[in-house]
Amino acid sequence: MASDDGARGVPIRLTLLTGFLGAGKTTLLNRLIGDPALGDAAVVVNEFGEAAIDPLLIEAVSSDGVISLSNGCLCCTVRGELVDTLADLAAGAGATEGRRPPARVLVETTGLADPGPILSAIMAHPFLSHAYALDGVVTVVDAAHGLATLAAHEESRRQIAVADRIVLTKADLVSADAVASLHAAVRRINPRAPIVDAATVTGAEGVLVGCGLADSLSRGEGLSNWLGEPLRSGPLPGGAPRNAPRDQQACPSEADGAGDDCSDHAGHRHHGHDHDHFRHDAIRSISLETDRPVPFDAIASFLEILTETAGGKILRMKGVVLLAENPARPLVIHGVQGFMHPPAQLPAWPRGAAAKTLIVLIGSGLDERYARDLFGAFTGGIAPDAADRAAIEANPLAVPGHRFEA
Ligand SMILES: Nc1nc2c(ncn2[C@@H]2O[C@H](COP(=O)(O)OP(=O)(O)OP(=O)(O)O)[C@@H](O)[C@H]2O)c(=O)[nH]1
Repeated sequence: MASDDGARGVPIRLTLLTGFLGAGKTTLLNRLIGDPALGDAAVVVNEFGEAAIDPLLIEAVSSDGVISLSNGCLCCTVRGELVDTLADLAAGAGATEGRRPPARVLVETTGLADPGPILSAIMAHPFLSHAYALDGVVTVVDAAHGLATLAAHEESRRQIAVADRIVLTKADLVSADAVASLHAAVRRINPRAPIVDAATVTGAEGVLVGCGLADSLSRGEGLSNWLGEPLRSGPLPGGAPRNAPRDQQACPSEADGAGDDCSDHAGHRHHGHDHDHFRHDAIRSISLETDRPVPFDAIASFLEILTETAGGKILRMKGVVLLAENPARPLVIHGVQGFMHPPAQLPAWPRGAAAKTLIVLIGSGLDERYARDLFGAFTGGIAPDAADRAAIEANPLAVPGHRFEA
């Protein structure tokens, strides 16, 4: 069964299913793929090894089958293949010639994938950014190995940081205390995403589908479920608690360079606790808010300068803006790394939502003071010792931490 939506120009919903090696991604997908909510979904599975095993394990096959991208990782070596595959699916061409586009595409990443470059490749693409709407990033976390994995692997922390939903697997294998410790560690990295116990999952809705803003609104959840609660700021240590056993603690900091794109996993010795290209800058969540209406060009300039100067450190950005020109209709912004999804306006403020600008940044090595000063400069909430908008536009050096490249 193919979708009429694609033919009508409705964006295809995209779910990115991620989680560390062996966390239980394929098991979850297999359990849920027969759900009617995934009835018109194409599944793209990426495996690192040459022999693609996972597609063989996914039993129920959708109308487009299970498309396998193997021999590389989506966030680096086979990113182009993913882009081509998504473009083919949206055009009803290529491997799926003659079909209409599916209503939904589910992409299962490798366990080592950094979701950021995958999402930004889609958002930066002139066709895909319109053809697809991100429903959500679903991150599977293994309760049996989660703490140790979090402590040792930056990929795992990034997968959790950008998640819209976290599904905890293998809780049946460990004590309730161990599950609670993992829960707390996950919360420190991502204070917003709902955490679902895989054992309680009975359907795809709210787990693999329905994580996006439109679904949140249609369920009457307002903005808070999409933006996430609690909306607090602060450093979110990327590893296990400080009093965790030594083998569960984060490594000492390495050289700065957060936001580096991943180029190839082959040179990384993940199992040797030596992961050269992922840095250990703390992942933190920063909430920027103001109830002053903000002119569109001010928010556009803020986002432009922020992404130009710190885009590589921003893993994810979501927000709503109280526009000076049209305060009754919130502007929704949504970005990954340096790329912003085309902004959209809601017809009205959802019931129960305060009419105010609220932007959540999730960053790795992101300077909170810099982000706040820049936001204040463009939205009128200027700190006494900070530059205002005119000063920054005249001279970006006026923003603390902003440096022009020679
Ligand atoms: N006990 C238990 N085992 C689970 C659970 N979820 C997954 N597993 C097992 O964990 C193993 C790995 O599961 P997969 O679904 O293949 O994990 P994956 O994340 O797809 O693995 P990769 O694709 O290799 O990264 C399998 O043996 C599963 O049966 C769970 O909730 N409880």
